[in-house]
Amino acid sequence: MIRIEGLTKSYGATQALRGVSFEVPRGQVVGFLGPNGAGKSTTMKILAGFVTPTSGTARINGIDVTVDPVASRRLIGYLPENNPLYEEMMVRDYLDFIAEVRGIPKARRAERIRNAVERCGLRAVLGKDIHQLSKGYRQRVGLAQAIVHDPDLLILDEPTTGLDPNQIVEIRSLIKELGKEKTVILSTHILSEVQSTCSRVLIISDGRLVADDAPERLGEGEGGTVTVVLASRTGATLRTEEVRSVLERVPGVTGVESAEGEGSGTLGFRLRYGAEDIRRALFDAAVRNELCLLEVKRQHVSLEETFRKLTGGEKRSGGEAPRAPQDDQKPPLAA
Ligand SMILES: Nc1ncnc2c1ncn2[C@@H]1O[C@H](COP(=O)(O)OP(=O)(O)OP(=O)(O)O)[C@@H](O)[C@H]1O
Repeated sequence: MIRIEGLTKSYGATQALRGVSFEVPRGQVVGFLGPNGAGKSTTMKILAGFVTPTSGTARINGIDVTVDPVASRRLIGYLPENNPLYEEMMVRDYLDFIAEVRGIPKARRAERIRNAVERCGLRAVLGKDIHQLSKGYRQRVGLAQAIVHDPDLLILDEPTTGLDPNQIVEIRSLIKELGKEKTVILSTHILSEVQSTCSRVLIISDGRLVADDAPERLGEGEGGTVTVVLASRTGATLRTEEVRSVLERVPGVTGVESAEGEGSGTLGFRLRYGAEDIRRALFDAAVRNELCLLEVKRQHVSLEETFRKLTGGEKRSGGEAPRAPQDDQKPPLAA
């Protein structure tokens, strides 16, 4: 569905993209993750035909977005960052206007709008002006305008930013529903959003792609921690330093620190490990040393830790070039 090859984009002296390549097959819901200024919006704007790349290509269903933007835009529904809408219009009129601009024949317009309204839960606010709507409903309107022409691909730039927790849950479940039928690429800063919504995550940092995997597989092989609670098998009193030294010698353990036990006669430790699973070796060591493992809890490196490692924390604040006035903050079809 999407094929991006060697994409670069410079805004004057600022290099927003430094050679990004990836493919997205039909039907995937892909999360585009990255710190501020990493290049997420730029990639999405290029796909949506709002920004021209400096070099490289972006194809949607084989159509080069710079060669035939009219044809590629037909395949795309785009919800830009900040969801710009025509505030003074009534929801009904706005969707009608978008459907007309999108070239939906008059005979099919009412049915397409009805479909978008139903899917996005907008029936109750059709007669309201957009400026009267809550942020959650505005986001629904943004999604409705993105799907009104029934595109194959949805490009959603930070669709849940600024919403309250209830609205976030609603919009996420709406995106999940839409993802059953459509290919979706969404950008976000929220790691849990990717885990709950996406089957694949792309991490971009400083204009380069630094990870591409299933959310649950990111960080696999990077180790993590095993928390244990131990007791003596013989009833002998456990000495913290002796047990610590047993644990430190378990093959694969890279660090040991004390943790909570479970009351008298028990000791708790948190063991760090690298690539290999230490649980079997841990069990053997416990048996050899007459220790009883009351609890063993393993935790992989979290997506958050992986993200921070791959992106080097937040992009240097103040290091970004000031943005030129954005020409894309108008409603998507007005540019
Ligand atoms: N119109 C523009 N003019 C000049 N520089 C720009 C413009 N748009 C983006 N940039 C710069 O390009 C880089 C990438 O920006 P982009 O908006 O693509 O990042 P992002 O990952 O979407 O960030 P955010 O999460 O903050 O939206 C940043 O350094 C940004 O300041």
